[in-house]
Amino acid sequence: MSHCADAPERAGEVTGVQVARIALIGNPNCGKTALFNALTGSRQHVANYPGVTVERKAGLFTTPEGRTVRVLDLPGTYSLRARSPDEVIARNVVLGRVASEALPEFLLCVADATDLRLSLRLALELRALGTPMALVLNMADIARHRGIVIDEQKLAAALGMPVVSSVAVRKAGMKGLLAFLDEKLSRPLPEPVAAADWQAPDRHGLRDLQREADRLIAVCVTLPAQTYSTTARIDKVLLHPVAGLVVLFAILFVMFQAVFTWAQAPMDLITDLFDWLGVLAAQYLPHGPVLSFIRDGVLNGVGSVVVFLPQILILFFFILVLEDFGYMARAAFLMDRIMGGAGLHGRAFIPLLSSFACAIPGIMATRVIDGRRDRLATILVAPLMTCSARIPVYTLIIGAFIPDKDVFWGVQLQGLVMFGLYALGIVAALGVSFIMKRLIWRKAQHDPFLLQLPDYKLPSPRSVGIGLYQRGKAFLHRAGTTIFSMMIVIWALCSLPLPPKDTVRPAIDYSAAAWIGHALAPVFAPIGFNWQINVALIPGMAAREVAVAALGTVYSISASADDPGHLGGVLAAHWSIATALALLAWYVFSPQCASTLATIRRETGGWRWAALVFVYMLVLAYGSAFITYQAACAFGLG
Ligand SMILES: Nc1nc2c(ncn2[C@@H]2O[C@H](COP(=O)(O)OP(=O)(O)OP(=O)(O)O)[C@@H](O)[C@H]2O)c(=O)[nH]1
Ligand SMILES: [Mg+2]
Repeated sequence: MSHCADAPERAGEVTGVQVARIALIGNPNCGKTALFNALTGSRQHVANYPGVTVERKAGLFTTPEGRTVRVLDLPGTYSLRARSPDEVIARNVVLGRVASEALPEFLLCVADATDLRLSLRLALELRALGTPMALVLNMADIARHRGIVIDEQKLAAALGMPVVSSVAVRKAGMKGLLAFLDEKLSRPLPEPVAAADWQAPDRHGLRDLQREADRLIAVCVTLPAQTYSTTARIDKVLLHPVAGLVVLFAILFVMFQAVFTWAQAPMDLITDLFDWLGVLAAQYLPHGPVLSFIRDGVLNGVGSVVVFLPQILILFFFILVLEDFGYMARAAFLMDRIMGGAGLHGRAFIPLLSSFACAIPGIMATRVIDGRRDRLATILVAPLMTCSARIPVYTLIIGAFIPDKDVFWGVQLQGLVMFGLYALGIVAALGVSFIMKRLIWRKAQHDPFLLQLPDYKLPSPRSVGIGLYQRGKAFLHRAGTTIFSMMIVIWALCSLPLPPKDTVRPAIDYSAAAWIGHALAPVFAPIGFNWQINVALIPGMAAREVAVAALGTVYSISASADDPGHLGGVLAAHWSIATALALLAWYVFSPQCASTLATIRRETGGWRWAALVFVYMLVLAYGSAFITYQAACAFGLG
């Protein structure tokens, strides 16, 4: 089987080859994306909780017998009676209601073999559409392990469609499915006809379908005598109202300690690498603007961001393992009461959790929330979650200003401060949503929070590996594109116009950057920012971590002979603690990410909510930096 990820969006673009169009549809968390990845070789995000995929993804693959297939991965849904925006996407695709997407010729209805009730009901709903389809019993490995026996032939006869089993997370588990597809595609599929008069089943219709599904299960499935209870045993502890919360906070705490302690050695290695490249550049390039551009602009700017790669990978290692284990849905359950008190829906937890990576996937993940108000409330606070772009800013300042010492029992102060900054973001999100709810949606009612808790699974090293690879790639990609191009601008602003020949002052004092930084001084002086920080804030609008790169370049160009070599050391020598703390407070809240605002605009259908987010975050950022700076000065830290 050969494959191709990120395939062209439309089948017609594969010229001269007959392409079959199939779609994967099924309940949330049954392994559709894992199957999609196995077929196409893509690396889409897979995790053990419902609602991971919220948009359709297309991929191409070639079957063992050489047929080209275009496959769609769809968001999970329990029924075609779609409620939330992600379910609407899945429904519209199979009904042929998406303008840019041809109707699939064949549907693979993916089911979790360990829990067929709702899957079979969906299969019965889909069958009524008339599109040729098959039922895939995925997670066959777990079903076998638990002693669940499904009579596939009987089920196929009763359903009137082929039934195949698969283990999507193992290549070998895909053989049967691929052979089936080859056999199916050996004859041309009839051109599908959209069910124009399709009507969503009402509650009674669904109940009848459920009754039929339950009947099929009674006839075709043999369940083991005693129920499998590892999940229940673990949940006794992890879902306990007190013990569960203690475990949750302990996990988060260990995570942030690890971010600092484990990352040190690889970070030193990356710093050494960039230093070495700088020395190399100085050896081979003549002194002048080219060397300054390479060393001060590119190596110092980009290098000061790339060095945070190990910390980002460590943080996501924890998150990905917990996700794949099945813990995150439990965390959502534990947090539901706290979040409900603040006016957030329980379903907001996973989108907010995704926002720790980046607010953009987080905001997109709110598509799993069906009420528009609940969804908007989550979108409004998602940018307050500490995204990975803040990590470079936080760790740079913490590393430079917070002493590296143990507070008690091996708990390290720097990790504690980092934990505090994350907690501050969360508390702020709860507070903002609490206030918004009082101001904007006074009468809003919550639907009850229903989330199917998945069974625990051993995390798959492949899924975790894919997740880490994607995160690392995205981070380095930004360093190589956004940050790199911003660095060219910053370097030019810091180097031009050229200083007069006989000056004794640093060249940067004559530059456009200094002029801009000084012009902004009246605005930012009350919060303790110097002109160098003011300069860094502007390109930081593109992406937060650019600010770190910009500081790297500004201070590298203005470096005097007695400055310590690394950015952290330079900052410690030039800033007061009050300034450093104010900048941390600023970054917890600042709306400095143009792409997040653009995503909010897209997902809410207008600039209104994006503007609200920008304004409230700016007010919070300025206000908290002001209070922090003034308070720190009052304590003599200015
Ligand atoms: N043991 C086992 N685990 C599987 C199998 N298929 C998927 N998984 C795991 O099941 C979980 C859910 O997989 P996903 O592919 O994200 O499920 P999905 O159907 O795309 O979920 P949504 O996008 O939320 O609808 C992940 O933890 C996978 O690693 C399988 O055949 N066997
Ligand atoms: Mg998925």
